[in-house]
Amino acid sequence: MAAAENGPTKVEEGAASIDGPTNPMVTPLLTDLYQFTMAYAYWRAGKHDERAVFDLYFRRNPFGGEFTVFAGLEECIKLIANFRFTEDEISFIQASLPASCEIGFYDYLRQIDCSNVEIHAISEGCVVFPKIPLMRIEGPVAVVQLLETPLVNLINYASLVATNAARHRFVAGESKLLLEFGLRRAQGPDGGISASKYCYMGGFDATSNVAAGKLFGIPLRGTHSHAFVSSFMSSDEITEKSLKSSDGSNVCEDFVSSVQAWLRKLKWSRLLGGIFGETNQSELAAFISYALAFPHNFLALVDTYDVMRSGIPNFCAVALALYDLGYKALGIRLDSGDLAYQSCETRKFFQTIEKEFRVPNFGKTSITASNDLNEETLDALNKQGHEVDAFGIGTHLVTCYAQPALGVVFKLVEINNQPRIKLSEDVSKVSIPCKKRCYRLYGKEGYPLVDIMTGENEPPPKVGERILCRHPFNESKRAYVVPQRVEELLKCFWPGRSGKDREELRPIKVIREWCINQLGQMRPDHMRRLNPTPYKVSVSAKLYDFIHFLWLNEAPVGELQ
Ligand SMILES: Nc1ncnc2c1ncn2[C@@H]1O[C@H](COP(=O)(O)OP(=O)(O)OP(=O)(O)O)[C@@H](O)[C@H]1O
Ligand SMILES: O=P(O)(O)OC[C@H]1O[C@H](OP(=O)(O)OP(=O)(O)O)[C@H](O)[C@@H]1O
Ligand SMILES: O=C(O)c1cccnc1
Ligand SMILES: [Mg+2]
Repeated sequence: MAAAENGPTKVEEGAASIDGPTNPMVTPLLTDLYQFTMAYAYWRAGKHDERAVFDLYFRRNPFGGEFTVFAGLEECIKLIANFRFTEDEISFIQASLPASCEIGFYDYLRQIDCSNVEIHAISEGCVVFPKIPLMRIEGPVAVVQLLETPLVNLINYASLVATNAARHRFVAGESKLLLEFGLRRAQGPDGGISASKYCYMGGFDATSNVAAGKLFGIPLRGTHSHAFVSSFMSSDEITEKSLKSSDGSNVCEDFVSSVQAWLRKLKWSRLLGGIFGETNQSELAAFISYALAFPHNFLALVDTYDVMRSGIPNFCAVALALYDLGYKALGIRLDSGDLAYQSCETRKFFQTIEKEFRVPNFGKTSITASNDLNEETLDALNKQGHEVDAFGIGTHLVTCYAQPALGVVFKLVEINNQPRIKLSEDVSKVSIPCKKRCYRLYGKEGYPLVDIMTGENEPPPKVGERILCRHPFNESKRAYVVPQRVEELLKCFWPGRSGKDREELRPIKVIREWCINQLGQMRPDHMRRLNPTPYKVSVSAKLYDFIHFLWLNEAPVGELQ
């Protein structure tokens, strides 16, 4: 069956009912040319079916932090499950490779799929660390080679932006509502859709992106823009002025007058008198119109003209008129200026109204803030003290302004059961050979202590049994650990022909809850923003010895003359 030519498709065999990737551009052609030239050269050499094992991992946590959220796995499995070339795609590859390439290669491409590929991966939404394979991909070398670029692509941004979201959540605190507002600033439509999906996974509460709401069931939220406010000239524009009470028992025939009456009361009130004089009447008209359209969900963007002298009093007048009819206004949004100061002043204004006019809970009316927010500004607001309940965050969040890529890599670790290593002058770039198993070891206090990689056939670490955990490259760094809990990290998400059970892909809401829960269980010093403690990533003593044996074997001995 053709892969995702017209949006998501289903495979016929092996993976019944796995849809194609969300983005129909994710096809087997979404790869680098060199994957095809290598596939051809493997085929030409008769090597294409040699069994290869690749690890997909990253080398450094992003944003100067010491943790990463793994995301993008479901889209990878959707690609794998539907990985077949169409005739049209094969013709294009044929036209793109040199004419000297033998025709038999295209017959080979015609029949490949991922039924002989096996994928083990860490569960999506897991907190992960450098060097540990996020995915282990095993299969015919030519096929797995073709998968390198799309798999790295699907994991890179997804994990980066999910981590960015988790970091914003960490600074904002659990109690704040976090809204992703980034679609207009995202790197194209796919960037926008992916950002909404993975920011939700990383701990945001909702998105303004309607398509993402439909595709993934993410809660949708939004306010209104300055254009709506400035499009009104005066309340004369409001012709339909009546509003039914919330319980339908009576009708206010002139809601505009009711709002104006409240505005006068506010102006002459003992406690609020002097804060404002004449408010902007076109802004008031906009707020009244919005309230008439959404009496149950009234909120107002209050910074178009002047927050304290116009926006806030106008909002309050409308909210109080709504209150008389049994409605509760949702709140305001601030989108410029000093958000700490303005939110505090606004809160005082709301609380004064609650007291002076005996409106229960008016003091708690929600304050949303937006405008170029990022981790630093959230942190600064916390330090100054603020009264913001919800943050709308766009540009910095979705573009990952602070770090544009995660640096995920895909390295061959074994072929035909022979472990392979990639050496580098830079020790951090030396790959860890062998088909491996990975475990997370938990300590007495319930925190994860260390991740450890072992050879595939080594016995697993056991609860209560001491195990030596070694830094993979630094001889002097090692520690004994007596785990209180052992969790195997790599699970089978695509069994190929192995006959193993396939892990179910979990719904995004479940992944999100699990992710938030795990982030909350990390030892706080790994999570802090300033100088966080690195989480330990280690190898077993046996794997350590083997890495260094292979290293010495492969590295030529220099000769001094
Ligand atoms: N109390 C605060 N402490 C630190 N940073 C803040 C505080 N309040 C707002 N900011 C940030 O300061 C920056 C203000 O940006 P800028 O000067 O461009 O906006 P503005 O002039 O207030 O509004 P605009 O130009 O959009 O009308 C934003 O990034 C905002 O998030
Ligand atoms: O600031 P971000 O984190 O990207 O959040 C989204 C922004 O998008 C909207 O306005 P837009 O930036 O389009 O116009 P404005 O800055 O002139 O209000 C909104 O008012 C936010 O300011
Ligand atoms: O709903 C909002 O307030 C919103 C949506 C997108 C961008 N800025 C604001
Ligand atoms: Mg802006």
